[in-house]
Amino acid sequence: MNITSEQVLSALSNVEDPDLKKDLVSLNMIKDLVINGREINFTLELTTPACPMKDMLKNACINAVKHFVDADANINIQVTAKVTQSLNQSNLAEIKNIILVSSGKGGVGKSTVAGNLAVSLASNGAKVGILDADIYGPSIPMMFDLQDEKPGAKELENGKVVILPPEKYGVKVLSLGFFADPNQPVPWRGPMASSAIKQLFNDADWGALDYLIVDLPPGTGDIHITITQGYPIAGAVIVTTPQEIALADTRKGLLMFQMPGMNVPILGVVENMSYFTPPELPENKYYIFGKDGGKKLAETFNVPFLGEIPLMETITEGGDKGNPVALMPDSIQGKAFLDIAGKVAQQVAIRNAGE
Ligand SMILES: Nc1ncnc2c1ncn2[C@@H]1O[C@H](COP(=O)(O)OP(=O)(O)OP(=O)(O)O)[C@@H](O)[C@H]1O
Repeated sequence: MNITSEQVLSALSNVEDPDLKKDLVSLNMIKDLVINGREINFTLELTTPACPMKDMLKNACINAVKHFVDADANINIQVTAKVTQSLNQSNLAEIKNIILVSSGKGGVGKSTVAGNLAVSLASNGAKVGILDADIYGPSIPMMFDLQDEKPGAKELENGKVVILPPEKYGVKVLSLGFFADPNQPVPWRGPMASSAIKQLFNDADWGALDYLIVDLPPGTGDIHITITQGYPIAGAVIVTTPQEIALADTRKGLLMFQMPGMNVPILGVVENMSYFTPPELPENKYYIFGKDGGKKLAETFNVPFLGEIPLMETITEGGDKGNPVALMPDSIQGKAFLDIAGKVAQQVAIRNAGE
């Protein structure tokens, strides 16, 4: 008996995406179904290339077809992704999702998380940009080994001149740091900083991006207002360290995003420097700053906890030398960032499906 498309699709309609709470057929994730005798080929189109459930969903499809259609079928599934889009406005129509990385306090590792998040998403195949909006200490150029970079510009056919973001590790990078002398402090006044940031958003040739990661300055200030009120934000990732003093400021940051005028969805909390782990004894974890502070905070605010990042010398070195640890996916530290990137992409997809 010939296997039909209807049979295969009916079998696959038993597989549910646990995040989106609908079956893969209704979600239109099954594409290009071709059947040759007992060979079944199709594409599974996910909502993000960083989907942490990629393998689980692929296996569930195979099991469903074998169970409901033919136990001996030869099933080939190609997994691709089409990143879904949060609400958008026309001048940034090519940017699907703007993700803010924020912290209540300085020095907790916000830029480290932003940079590694960008690299992790890009290494999964997503189109990614990073905009360093930290007026107090733009550290993204150093993290990407682009300190000496001076972005070029080009004139479009309509006469508009656009900034060309340099690309490194698959990520398009722009920073206020590119436009200031690194040896001179820049006393940005509120309006000046806001207009500089708007230029980096509006007058840059970002091209088509799945995710634009924005590294915000610490705290709550003008830049936060400029960005959250001027652009459609998919959500914010909140970075904290486990100490009570950092958590107290993180609470304020969270509350700011939840204020009615802002109303930025919280994608979740990342706890950085959660524990010290010596590279030679990676199974030993020393919770020197206290344990589970970030997790408890996420519970209190009823937002996702996205994961812990250990305190490791290699992370400091990676930042200083322009070699983000996310480039080493098999290391403990690289894996920590890749897992978090998967969870962030997952939260964005869930929110986009709910809009
Ligand atoms: N998990 C970690 N392990 C070791 N070092 C880390 C870790 N996270 C961050 N660092 C280091 O701590 C320093 C501060 O990190 P980072 O610049 O990311 O913080 P920040 O919150 O963005 O700071 P700022 O408020 O100045 O923008 C950097 O030298 C960075 O390499």
